[in-house]
Amino acid sequence: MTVFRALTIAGSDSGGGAGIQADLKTFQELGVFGMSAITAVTVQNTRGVRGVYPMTPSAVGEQIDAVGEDLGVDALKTGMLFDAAIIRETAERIAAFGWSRVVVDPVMIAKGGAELLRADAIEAMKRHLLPLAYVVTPNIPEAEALSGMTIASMADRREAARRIAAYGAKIVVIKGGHAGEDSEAGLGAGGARRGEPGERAGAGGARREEPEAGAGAGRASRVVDLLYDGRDFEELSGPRIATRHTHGTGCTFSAAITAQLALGEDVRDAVRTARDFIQAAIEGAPALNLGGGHGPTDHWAYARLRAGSTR
Ligand SMILES: Nc1ncnc2c1ncn2[C@@H]1O[C@H](COP(=O)(O)OP(=O)(O)O)[C@@H](O)[C@H]1O
Ligand SMILES: Cc1ncc(COP(=O)(O)O)c(N)n1
Repeated sequence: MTVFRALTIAGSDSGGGAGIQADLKTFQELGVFGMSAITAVTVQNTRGVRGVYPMTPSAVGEQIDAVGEDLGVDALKTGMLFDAAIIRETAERIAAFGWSRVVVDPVMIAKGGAELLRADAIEAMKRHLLPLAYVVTPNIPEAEALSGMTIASMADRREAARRIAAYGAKIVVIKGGHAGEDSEAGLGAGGARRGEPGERAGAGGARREEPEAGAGAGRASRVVDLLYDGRDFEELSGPRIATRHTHGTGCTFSAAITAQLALGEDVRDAVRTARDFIQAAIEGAPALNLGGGHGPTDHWAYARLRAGSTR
């Protein structure tokens, strides 16, 4: 039996919806053996982050070594790295092991506003980590920070993707969860649209936003992730789910890409599968309804959908 192995280098979320916990759940659901190097312990629930206890850089490096020297790594992702020293340590290890299926989720600010990456560490991320990234998956605020520009349209997003690719990341995916309905004016202007698994995933009964009336109709109801491979752009979209339960969506999405890369899937297919996975997980989130704040997504939903079962 061949077992494919994925490593996450990220922070712990005691609430279980984001960070290491979301990553390991996603790896497990996609049939990959999950391993972790913890960069920080956060005291966190659906209401927010109450505390951050970073590990020392060498403790992070030693965890990576322990896994790499013994179990082996088919693909890895990074999440919350907290500071420049942890970024440098992580980048050194990735380079030393020669790992190439590397997904960088440049986690910066939690949805509740807590700082998960020190502002002065962004330069280190650009300099040390992005050159090692096969895939980098910023949300719009993270893409703005990495590219040094404001993103108000899909044309801006394409320019930001070009700038981020210039740091050495091979595939840039700028996620659209944060895209304002009035911004992103050029949305839909470029790239092919792909399959819409969310339509199939709709059985879970999550309410979707109604499209705005008029010329913008349809835009407000969709979420679009933009993929750039250094040459071409591709838009991957699905129905935008109207729910506040989106805690850990970025972690889950990048973990799903990592799992698929560990399984040997082509990178574009890996990103498409990850969109299917996160779409199902968000559609299932309202029914989970955990906690009093921004609840976690449903990591079981994708497998349930594939098995053809409702809850
Ligand atoms: N309301 C939503 N409905 C459907 N998909 C969403 C929604 N919000 C986010 N997503 C998807 O979840 C993933 C994470 O997106 P985003 O929220 O932008 O990142 P982050 O969690 O890092 O802030 C992307 O694939 C995005 O398309
Ligand atoms: C430990 C940890 N890592 C990452 C996130 C970001 O979560 P999201 O995916 O919702 O942006 C988080 N809230 N906590």
